[in-house]
Amino acid sequence: MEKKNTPLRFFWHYLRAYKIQLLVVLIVCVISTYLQVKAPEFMGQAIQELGNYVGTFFTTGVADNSKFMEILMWMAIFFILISAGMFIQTIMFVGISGKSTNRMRIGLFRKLEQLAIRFFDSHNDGEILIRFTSDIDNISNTLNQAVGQVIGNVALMIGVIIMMFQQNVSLALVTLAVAPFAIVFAVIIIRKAGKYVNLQQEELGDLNGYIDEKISGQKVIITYGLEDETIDGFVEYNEKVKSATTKGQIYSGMLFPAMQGISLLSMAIVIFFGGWLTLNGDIERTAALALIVMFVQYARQFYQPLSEISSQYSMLQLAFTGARRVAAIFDEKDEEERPNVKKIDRISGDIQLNHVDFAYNPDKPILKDVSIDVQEGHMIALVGPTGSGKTTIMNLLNRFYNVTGGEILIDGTDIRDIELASLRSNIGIVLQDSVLFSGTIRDNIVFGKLDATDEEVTNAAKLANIHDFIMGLDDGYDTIVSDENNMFSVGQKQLISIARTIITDPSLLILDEATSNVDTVTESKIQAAMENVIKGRTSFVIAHRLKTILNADHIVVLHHGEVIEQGDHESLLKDDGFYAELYNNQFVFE
Ligand SMILES: Nc1ncnc2c1ncn2[C@@H]1O[C@H](COP(=O)(O)OP(=O)(O)OP(=O)(O)O)[C@@H](O)[C@H]1O
Repeated sequence: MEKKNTPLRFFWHYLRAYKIQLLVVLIVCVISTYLQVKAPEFMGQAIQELGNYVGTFFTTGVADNSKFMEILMWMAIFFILISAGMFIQTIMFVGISGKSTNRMRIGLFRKLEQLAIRFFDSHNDGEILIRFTSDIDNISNTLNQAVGQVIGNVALMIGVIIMMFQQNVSLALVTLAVAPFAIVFAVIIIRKAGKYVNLQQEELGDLNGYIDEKISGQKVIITYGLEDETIDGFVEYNEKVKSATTKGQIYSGMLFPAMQGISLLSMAIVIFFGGWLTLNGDIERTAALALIVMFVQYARQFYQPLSEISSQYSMLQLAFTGARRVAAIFDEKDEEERPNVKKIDRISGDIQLNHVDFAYNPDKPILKDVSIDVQEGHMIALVGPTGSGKTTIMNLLNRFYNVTGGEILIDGTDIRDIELASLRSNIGIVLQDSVLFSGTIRDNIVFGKLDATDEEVTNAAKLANIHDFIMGLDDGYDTIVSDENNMFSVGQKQLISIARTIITDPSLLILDEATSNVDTVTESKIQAAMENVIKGRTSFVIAHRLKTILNADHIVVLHHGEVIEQGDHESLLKDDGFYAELYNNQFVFE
């Protein structure tokens, strides 16, 4: 994957597709700059011709103003052409910006789909979302407005410098005398502002994360009466955003007035020096006046772009920050594949975990020397207290994470040597919190097998014990599932996701605490659905309620990431160890 870590490389990656349009913009920009820097010369000439005309008229009573009128006409044509050039540049940049930010969004989303689960586990949703919204919006606004103007302004400044030195070297030097101060001042302020713009986007990401977390936990907040505390937390995050934004804006805001002041100062110096030249008789009076008018115009043309660039800088800074943040996601590691991985069609389901070690973070080992031997078609139950590593084993089987020591073999092959897509197509997962996606119920069931027939869909739903419920709905399988239409219970969602798993006909099943959080009727339905889906497949079941796994072929008891006991239910009870204690305690409470 190409590295796009610097904002400039990132921009070029997307803009290089529009080389021709950019070339047109550049040509238009050069022409329009030439016209702009030529205009003051006309103004000088107009003053001179007007002077000649008035002088002749007062001495002879008649004079020819056609030369003056001709210059005015040329000035009008120049101004029309300059406006047309600006219009063309704007239109071109709007097109380039729209297309490139569209590609950025698609690219970013595609990248997200390739990222390892570790990325999602270590970034909150709000932080990721803000890349799609605020960061890309900032890039888009800058491409739309600022880039064209900055290019035009830089070209204008270069053109003005050339023209000034052509016209009069001393006046050119006088006009530029304060430029170094202006530039040093601008650089200092821009650096300060940049620091706060970066901070502002980070704080905004945190704020988004906070809002996202609180919205999804709204029921808990209401239940515990934590509305005021939640608002206080929001105000705190919001305050941080406000503080960074205000500081950034104060620094950015200082630039424009400072540049305007410097521009006016430079004009005053030009007028003073021009006047001095006239008084000292070096230049004829009308010519001197024309020169002063011309250089006042140049001073304006030189310093105004500087203040415009400065005033656009906060926008540019936001875009650079946005580019850096979006590029950082592109630089994240994709899911890793070893070279020469094996594509597998269907696994039989023999699984061995050999001395598996694992740590999410290098300094905190989670699984220690875990060895489990699973025969094809067997049901394995993972039990143990919370945090003992049950879900982690599931994460490793599906290769959401890779083992840090030891190996996991499926049909004798290390799973890191199996192509990820083919490995996962053999694995079905039912999670405790079943996720339904927007679309119809049918869409949700065929999620893992898009070409499934209606018959396959209904068969899967029947095996999952949810067919009758679906048929009882007005729109049956076409019932719309959406965020706004949150009409399904936890159990129903789970049954739909069991149907989704059944339809993919996986060789290996992972069921994570699938029977908690539901009433006893639904639980028995889920239990029956599970038995249907487990039948004939190798399956790992993680359950806190031990009665759901009594007939497991093999029970593995985990404690602090280590296997402390394993065997079937009867033998574990006989051993009278940790499992027996767990089992007896649970039945006291149920
Ligand atoms: N993404 C992660 N990053 C860092 N640590 C993690 C991550 N996921 C889990 N852990 C840690 O790994 C340990 C094992 O967690 P795991 O979820 O596997 O336990 P579990 O037995 O499934 O627990 P539970 O029954 O509560 O679901 C815990 O200490 C947990 O804090």
